[in-house]
Amino acid sequence: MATLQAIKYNDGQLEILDQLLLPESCIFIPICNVEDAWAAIREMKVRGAPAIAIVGCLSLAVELRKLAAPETKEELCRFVKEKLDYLVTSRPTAVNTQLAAEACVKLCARLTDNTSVDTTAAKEDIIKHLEAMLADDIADNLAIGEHGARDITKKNATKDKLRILTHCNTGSLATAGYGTALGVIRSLHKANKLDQVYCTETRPYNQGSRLTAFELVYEKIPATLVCDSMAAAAMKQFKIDAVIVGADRVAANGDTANKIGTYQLAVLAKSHDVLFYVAAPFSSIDFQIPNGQSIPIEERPHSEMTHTGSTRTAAAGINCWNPGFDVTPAELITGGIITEKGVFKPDQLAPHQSN
Ligand SMILES: CSC[C@H]1O[C@H](OP(=O)(O)O)[C@H](O)[C@@H]1O
Repeated sequence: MATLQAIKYNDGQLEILDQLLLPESCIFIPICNVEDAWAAIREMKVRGAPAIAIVGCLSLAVELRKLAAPETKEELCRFVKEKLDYLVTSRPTAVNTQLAAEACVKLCARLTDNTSVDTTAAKEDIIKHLEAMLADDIADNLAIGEHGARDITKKNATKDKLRILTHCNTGSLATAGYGTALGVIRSLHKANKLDQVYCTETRPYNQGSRLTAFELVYEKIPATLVCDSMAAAAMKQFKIDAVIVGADRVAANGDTANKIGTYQLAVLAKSHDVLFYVAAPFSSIDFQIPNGQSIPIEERPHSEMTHTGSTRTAAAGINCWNPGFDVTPAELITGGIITEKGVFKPDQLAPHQSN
């Protein structure tokens, strides 16, 4: 069965599935430029670290396709860098957009230095580079799924089928297709090694109840929705074999920023002797920061906590704290960090980074 598609890109036309309307309505909206992308990402019409980077880069490709080639490559590269710097501000915790922007700026520098490439050819090369994000993510996700399923199966060799708990949404609605943590779950299901997925609601945006549950029901993967507050009881009651979550930014030492509530799941997993995995493309690892203390944590609007849609559900006037993410220390990531390059201990990432 085909997985759901959050991003549609055909010949310079970009559309995204408006995730604020799920699960009731499946409505695609056009993204015509970088400003549209910034707003859609900020409002979380599209979310998920890889999907954010892909939509941001594709929105720039859409603009460049319509842009008359500037007089010089310097002007072109200034335009590209300004747009990428703006995109990075839409959601500061996820590193994928920042790293994609840095790679594109490096390409611009190479093209500028290459005297045999004129401005028009340089613009075409940059568009191709930005559009490649989609295919790269799809390939990475499939490898993450396979590596993760193999490792979890090996570490639970006595079990016929496995019970997995996951948090937030890390599937087709957070990536270009197969998913990261949910991709591992898809691979376990395909290998007939999955007994049940327990997905947490993931307050306050409810990525779990609105998005992950939607994907799992759509693909008929056996799943049970639990409230965030039920996680400890679920680990005890259902004898969960592993917790698998995604990542928005992994620091060089393996500390991982992910959706708020991840840290407490890692603490609970430790106390219940349950393996805890992070699944993410290697591009989510930020070797420029030494540990999790340096990861910027995005604060989200209080209305996401006090309202459900337009209906107020919390007392007017109450103060709120609404961090979008928390940081799980590397020592609690006991299963390992699952990437397209393999599964690594959190403190074993550096030797595998690309040159
Ligand atoms: C495929 S990783 C997705 C990652 O992004 C989510 O955050 P948000 O829904 O706010 O974009 C969550 O942290 C997931 O693990």
